[in-house]
Amino acid sequence: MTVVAESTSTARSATVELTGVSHWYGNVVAVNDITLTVGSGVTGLLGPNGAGKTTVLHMMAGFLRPARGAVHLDGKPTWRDPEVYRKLGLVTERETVPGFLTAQEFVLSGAKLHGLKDPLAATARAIGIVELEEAKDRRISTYSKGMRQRARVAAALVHDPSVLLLDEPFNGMDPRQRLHMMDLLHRMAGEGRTILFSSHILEEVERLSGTIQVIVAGRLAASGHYRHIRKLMTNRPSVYLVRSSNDRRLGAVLMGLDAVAGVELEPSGLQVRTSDHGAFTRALAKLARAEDIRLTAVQPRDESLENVFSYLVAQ
Ligand SMILES: Nc1ncnc2c1ncn2[C@@H]1O[C@H](COP(=O)(O)OP(=O)(O)OP(=O)(O)O)[C@@H](O)[C@H]1O
Repeated sequence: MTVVAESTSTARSATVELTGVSHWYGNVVAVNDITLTVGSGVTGLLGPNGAGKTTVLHMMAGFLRPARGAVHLDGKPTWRDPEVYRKLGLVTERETVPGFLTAQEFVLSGAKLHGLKDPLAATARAIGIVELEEAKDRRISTYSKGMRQRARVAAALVHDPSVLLLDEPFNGMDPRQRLHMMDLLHRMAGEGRTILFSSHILEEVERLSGTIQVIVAGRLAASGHYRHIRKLMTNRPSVYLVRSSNDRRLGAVLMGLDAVAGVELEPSGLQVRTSDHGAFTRALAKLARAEDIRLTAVQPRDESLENVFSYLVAQ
């Protein structure tokens, strides 16, 4: 079946473009003046909960009209354009799969809704891509989380779209299911499709995509290759709690390091502020050895994702 899938695929690369896009719900500004372009390959849309990722994806899919600005797919506005719907598939965040249907029935109903010429062949192709052939005649209620998610991807792919948008596709998956889904997204990108998926977990995005768009509080906070984003995040000022066999002595020598912006001696240990976390952690171990001080704990104090993201926004 996979062979059929490959030979009949007509997907080509497509570009989705947001220009000065804003959206609000009542008084809540969900998306604030975002301009970005997503092309073929896998792109990660990264941001903490409530950042506006879902709103962006829904505007891209043409389900939501931007209050300001414009969303274009290959130069055409996406809002309420059936032509656009034919080129684009969306896998929503909420799992709305009817458990009483089989994957075959579920995907076939999508093929019929799209008015495809040969819905059965399109269904076989989509089920082949997500590798659900063996389970396709079983009710979806008997599937694992990962299988249900793949059935949803198959339904979003049934019309062979050039663009696939996925909202938090890895949520609730175990590591094996994640790997399977990552492999699937890579394969689809390899066919030239434009794949955009949202996530609030940096590692997820890092493993899957070269390009990352970071959204924080409705704004585009950073954009580019994941190495660039990672560097921005790791080079940010951060605070560590350090415990050792001689905190007072260690504090005094740490003050002499260029990478250290401040040291405070607290009952729980040393609180060290650093402007370069890589240089600091490397120097710390060396210094402790040289001074014959035993390190018992080195803990980042501000590693929450929200802190990392807020730092990016302030840049
Ligand atoms: N229908 C709605 N009515 C009112 N406010 C909304 C609505 N949908 C989203 N919001 C608000 O808009 C902001 C952005 O929400 P959105 O769902 O786009 O973010 P998100 O990054 O996808 O977050 P999550 O991962 O938690 O879904 C949030 O503050 C959210 O509370």
